[in-house]
Amino acid sequence: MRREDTVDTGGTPPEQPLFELQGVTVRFGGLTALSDVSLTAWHREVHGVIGPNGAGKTTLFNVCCGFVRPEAGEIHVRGEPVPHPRPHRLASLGIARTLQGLGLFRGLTVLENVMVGADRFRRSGFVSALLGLRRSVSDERALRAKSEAVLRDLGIHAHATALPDSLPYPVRKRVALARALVSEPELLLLDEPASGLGHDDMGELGELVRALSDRMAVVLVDHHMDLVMSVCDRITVLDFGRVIASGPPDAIAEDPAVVSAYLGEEARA
Ligand SMILES: Nc1ncnc2c1ncn2[C@@H]1O[C@H](COP(=O)(O)OP(=O)(O)OP(=O)(O)O)[C@@H](O)[C@H]1O
Repeated sequence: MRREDTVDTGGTPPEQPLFELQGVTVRFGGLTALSDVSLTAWHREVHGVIGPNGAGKTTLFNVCCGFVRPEAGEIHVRGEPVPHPRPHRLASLGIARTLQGLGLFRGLTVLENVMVGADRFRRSGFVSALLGLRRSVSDERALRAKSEAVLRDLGIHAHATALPDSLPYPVRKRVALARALVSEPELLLLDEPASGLGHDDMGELGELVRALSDRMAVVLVDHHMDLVMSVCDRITVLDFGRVIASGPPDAIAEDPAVVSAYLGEEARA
């Protein structure tokens, strides 16, 4: 949904972005990977981040997830400053992410992998789980039911008892997405969601992301222009660590700085 026709914001006032990076700068030694980069993610919006190789996309994603700590800049979630988001605290901020590497546990079934993502709903502690106390058992049942529902939503419930390595890559990608969605995030961060997918799977992914944006904000970093252009409401374009354009897909496609950055990339290639 585009900003101008936002009506139902699900509780977050429309004046306030769900997630905001302001003036973020990241340096690796002498190399400036991000320079004064800002980005906002609004409820029910798909925001794409694109840019030529080495532009800083992964670094930006890693700042959002708390894997990389910026040297300067601010991060706000629902208007509140979050000076140092930590990867393991994302769920409690209402943020979930999928990574390029998927990060599935090979020794756990699909369902168990997804249940790991639902852990924030667990009310009982480690000791009661160890002793098999009643609260822990009911927690387990609820997490299982929630995880099964997400697998059903994503059309992969038939694989619930399979080990990830036995499944085709596109299904494994869905498992990773299910694990992120089961925490019921308000903001979903997707790193290269289309990588390794064929044309049909990519089309389905696009439809899925659009559908998800009915109930959350999505920030996606991806190389695939077709996907980004067709799915995103707004796009931020990075080049050499700087934002060179930000706006709706139509404007981005015609932006001279963007065209020249990508032409430059072809020339470099
Ligand atoms: N941990 C690191 N240490 C040193 N330099 C790094 C590190 N991570 C990234 N860089 C450098 O920062 C710049 C931005 O890298 P980044 O991976 O964020 O770009 P990208 O847009 O994701 O590139 P690609 O599309 O090729 O994945 C690059 O010059 C890269 O070499």
